[in-house]
Amino acid sequence: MDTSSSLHLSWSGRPLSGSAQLPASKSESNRALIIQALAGGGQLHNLSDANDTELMQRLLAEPATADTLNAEDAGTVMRFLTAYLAITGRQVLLTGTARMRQRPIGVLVDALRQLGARIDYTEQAGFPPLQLQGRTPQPPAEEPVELRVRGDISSQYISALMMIGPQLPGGLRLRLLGKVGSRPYIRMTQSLMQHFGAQCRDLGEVVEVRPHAYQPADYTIEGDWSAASYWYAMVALAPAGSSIVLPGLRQYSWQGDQAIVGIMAQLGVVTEFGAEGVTLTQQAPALAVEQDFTHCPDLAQTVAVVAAATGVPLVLTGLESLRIKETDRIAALQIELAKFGGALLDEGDGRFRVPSAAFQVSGQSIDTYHDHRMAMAFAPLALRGPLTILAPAVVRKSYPQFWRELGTAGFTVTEQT
Ligand SMILES: O=C(O)C1=C[C@@H](OP(=O)(O)O)[C@@H](O)[C@H](O)C1
Ligand SMILES: C=C(OP(=O)(O)O)C(=O)O
Repeated sequence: MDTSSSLHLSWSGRPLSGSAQLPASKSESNRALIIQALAGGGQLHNLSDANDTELMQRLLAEPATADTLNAEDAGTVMRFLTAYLAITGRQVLLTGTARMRQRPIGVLVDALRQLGARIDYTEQAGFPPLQLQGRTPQPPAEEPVELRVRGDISSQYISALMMIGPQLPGGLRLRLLGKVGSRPYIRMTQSLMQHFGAQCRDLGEVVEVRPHAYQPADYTIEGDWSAASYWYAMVALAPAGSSIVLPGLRQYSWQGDQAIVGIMAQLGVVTEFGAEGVTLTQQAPALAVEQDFTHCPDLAQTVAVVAAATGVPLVLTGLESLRIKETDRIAALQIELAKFGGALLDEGDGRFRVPSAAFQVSGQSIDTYHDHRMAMAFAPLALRGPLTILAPAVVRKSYPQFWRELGTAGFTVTEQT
């Protein structure tokens, strides 16, 4: 699909039913690929077909002589590869899209420099591109190096450092400073590292990694809970009597975005776990909802759109990291919600509010801002009226089959060039 095209979406008015295929988790996939490369083997099953994951695979397979690697718009690829390339002593320029060159990476580079890596900024200090100078970190062997790392910008720096910890002669101790966001992603890193034989403890303010080598292991990636959130939104917005089955999700997940189960229970969706995955059905929503997104930032757009469309007043906190993701997601939400009569109001002190307001879906065009989650969070509104999504190919970052799955579920999906 051409990035310049648009998609017209509409719905017949009957209840939603059947099942939908999810991609595999890109967060699990991209960690497993880095760890597999460091472990020197093991089989990974059900890897994501997301561009972020295919990109990670391609870049890891590049010959050591490659002089430039392009992480495109993939945060995990940029951050995890920076640490991986530093520990493996590669001399290479690591770059990304224009937006990636605005997403900060100074916290990670400072930490790697303290370990002895030589990394230079080629444009703006603190941001990609990075020139890695091929000097392997060589901290003293006797004891773990202790690094102080801010946790309030991105947890991806912490995950990146954790994953190279077993390769350091004395291991690594990370002292996390400030408010630590996206904590479940740190725990996911720990769980995957342990699965591959590493010794790693998350003690809250401190994360310890022992210098104990990874062992090759097999791992089957779970379905992606962030991607599941869009199907939750569809069930919340669909006509009465709707349901959907999502195979490939586990009841005991390593993904923090499983928080969507509890959040959507308040916005009218019941989750039932079975052997094959989950079944989503409808129930009456709560009168008002308050939700902290500090640890599940990728769910904020989905939930804001559902609240606006269903008229359930929503208070959102913990949105700090949204401004430095694929786009400024707060600004993008404000502009797009306004097209329907909705709003995301900044109340100060980190509180935002989606008020209950008249909300009408009647042929609006949604700008997607190079952000897959803008496209997927607004698409479910097509259940309430016709809608056009601009530059729909953005979904390839995490859920390339999203539009095909909407078609299978019964949406009329018409490409316009
Ligand atoms: O580690 C990961 O796989 C991710 C961590 C989160 O980022 P932050 O830690 O920057 O919030 C999340 O938003 C991103 O989609 C994936
Ligand atoms: C923020 C995201 O990804 P990343 O930071 O890995 O680019 C996302 O997928 O919503």
